[in-house]
Amino acid sequence: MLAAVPPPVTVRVPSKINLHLSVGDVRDDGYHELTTVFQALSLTDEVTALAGGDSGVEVSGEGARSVPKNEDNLAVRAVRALAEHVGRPERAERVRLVIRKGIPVAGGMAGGSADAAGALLACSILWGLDLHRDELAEVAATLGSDVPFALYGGTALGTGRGEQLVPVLSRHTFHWVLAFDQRGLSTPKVYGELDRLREAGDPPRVGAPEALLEALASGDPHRLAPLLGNDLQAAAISLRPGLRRTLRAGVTAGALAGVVSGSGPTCAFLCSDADSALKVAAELAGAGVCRTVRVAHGPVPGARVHEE
Ligand SMILES: C[C@@](CO)(OP(=O)(O)O)[C@H](O)COP(=O)(O)OP(=O)(O)OC[C@H]1O[C@@H](n2ccc(N)nc2=O)[C@H](O)[C@@H]1O
Ligand SMILES: Nc1ncnc2c1ncn2[C@@H]1O[C@H](COP(=O)(O)OP(=O)(O)O)[C@@H](O)[C@H]1O
Repeated sequence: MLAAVPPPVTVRVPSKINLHLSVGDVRDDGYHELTTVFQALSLTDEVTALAGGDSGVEVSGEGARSVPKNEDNLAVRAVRALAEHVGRPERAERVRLVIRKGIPVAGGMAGGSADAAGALLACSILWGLDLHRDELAEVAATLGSDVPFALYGGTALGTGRGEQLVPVLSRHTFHWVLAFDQRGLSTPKVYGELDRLREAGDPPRVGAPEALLEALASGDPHRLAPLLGNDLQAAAISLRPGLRRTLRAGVTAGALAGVVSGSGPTCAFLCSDADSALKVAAELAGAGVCRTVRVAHGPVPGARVHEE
């Protein structure tokens, strides 16, 4: 008798922004030591895992054309890594992934990492593995520094290369406007540019995150706004000088503050409330400084099953 094919599993996964990103020294393995505060946002991707047919990946939505459709796709690598982790590598050959992207590609919002986290959770359910999230996070960390956070979501302090996470108390919901740029930026290039800037001079550093953590606990966006900071921002601006104008335009439009998200080029603007975010988004969209504008809120949970 043939085994029944399990029904497809769809997982929704959040994007992230870095409210605080302090970049330390380069380690022996080539990664930089980080202290970062991640927040998961309501801008999401969806990953569906289907069994019983041909393997492969289909991608639609935001930036789909520049997402690899082969083994370079981080979600495809995640399927293989999980199959190997449970000692059943052949299982990866019978999974098809369908990815619907809302997160900009190479935008500093960890879209590829989100898809990898989504594929891990979806396959864990599809294969009836019932793995604890912490075990999935171990596999996630082998795929990329930002993948574990996409599994947990919320607000978290990340150390090491960003994969060691501790949840952070964040009261209330914060409202954000996101400005997508015309093209993405390569994460290794942005870290490389920061190394170059630091060799040539002494770009400002954001320091320790304690005050920001207190502001998050207070839930007051006015307290949080002046504390947003990102050591990679100078490097992203050096590679993409137009971001300076985008950051100014968001504040002129009424945002409390703006910051480049991670390695950029997406800029995240903190607003005082949901109405203000809509107004800022409308004005920013008309300012001609970016490709697309979105509103989002956070924190939201990490990867979770999406029932149709
Ligand atoms: C900058 C951040 C901030 O959250 O995210 P993005 O803005 O790209 O989404 C992360 O550090 C990116 O994490 P992720 O995109 O998972 O990076 P990985 O695949 O692990 O590494 C890609 C490359 O980035 C550089 N890298 C990454 C993390 C780190 N702590 N130090 C590094 O130097 C290395 O050159 C590495 O080869
Ligand atoms: N599922 C995926 N979605 C998006 N990009 C992916 C994916 N898999 C691999 N990539 C590659 O990863 C690179 C970084 O993409 P992404 O994770 O969206 O950005 P960032 O690292 O800036 O947050 C892309 O340029 C793309 O080539």
